[in-house]
Amino acid sequence: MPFPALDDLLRDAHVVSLPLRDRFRGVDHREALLVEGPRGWTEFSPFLEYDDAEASAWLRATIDFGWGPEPRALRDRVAVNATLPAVDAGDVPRILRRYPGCRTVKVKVAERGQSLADDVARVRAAREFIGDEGRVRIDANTNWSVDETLAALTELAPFGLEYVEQPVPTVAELAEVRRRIADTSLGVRVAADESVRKAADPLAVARAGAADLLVVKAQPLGGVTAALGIVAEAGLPVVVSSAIDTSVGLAMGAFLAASVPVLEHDCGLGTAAMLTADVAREPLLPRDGGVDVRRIDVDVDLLREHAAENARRRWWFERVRASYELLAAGS
Ligand SMILES: O=C(O)CCC(=O)C1=CC=C[C@@H](O)[C@@H]1C(=O)O
Ligand SMILES: [Mg+2]
Repeated sequence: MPFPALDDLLRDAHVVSLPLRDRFRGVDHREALLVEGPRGWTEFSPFLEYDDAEASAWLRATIDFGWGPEPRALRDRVAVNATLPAVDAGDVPRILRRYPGCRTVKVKVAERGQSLADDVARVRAAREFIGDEGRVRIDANTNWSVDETLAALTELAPFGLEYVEQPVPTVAELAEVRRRIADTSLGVRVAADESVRKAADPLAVARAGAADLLVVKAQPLGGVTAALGIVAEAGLPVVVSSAIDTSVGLAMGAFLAASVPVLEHDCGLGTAAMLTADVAREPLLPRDGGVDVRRIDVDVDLLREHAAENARRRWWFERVRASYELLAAGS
């Protein structure tokens, strides 16, 4: 992959701060650095709390999408799921109406400070909205123990779950959850997310037989090319998702979804609907249940309108330098 000079990355880079419509994963706005490479606009937006080593994988993705080879797309449109934050059940229809035509809903559960009753009410409201033919998946973001997972699934499985995403923190606990589910009639599959994207070895969870599916995300896994390598080696069904990116990062995810040989699960690429603003006059919003596979025509006026404060711009530039040095050192 061509490796641009650091100056090429930073010379015309923009940093934006985009408010979210509803608080999600503990944040109410999303910062991202955007830069135009020879292949088009690309994004660098590791979550703020990630260290430089983790962020360097995201920078590899940034460079791959802006400077690297165009992956061979097998499809020009991909189906996406609706993404439901940990909101009150009464708010569910308002939020799901932002995802016209989507037949799958991913429901955030196990939010700190909430109860299983809150999750049951939210999943019930999602199922009522999406209908019996729809698919409902839940994501606990590692917040349950093995016992809490089995207790929660006992209450939630009757609504019909496509899978439970990362209920517990470790690979060993995921394997134990799968074993315990197999001893019951719950019939819920287990998807690994954090055990893939935050692991030193993204394939360890697959090798351990600790998941039925893998969630793969372009930026955290080092880009489309690297993620396709993980998909090829995993030997498991995959779900392509994202990281609350701007439309540019979502487009990176759409190119990944377009290149995955077998795509049987709707993609977590509809989250432009969670943003109150974006960086393109034609953002990658979900329409008719999906998004197009296309490069994003970034509008420089929008970049200026939503520019982050100078102190934040400096913080992101420093983060790029630190991540770049780790990549250049071959780490
Ligand atoms: O998969 C989706 O529906 C959208 C992306 C999404 O849910 C997430 C993005 C980034 C971090 C988390 O908050 C969450 C996830 O864990 O999958
Ligand atoms: Mg997840």
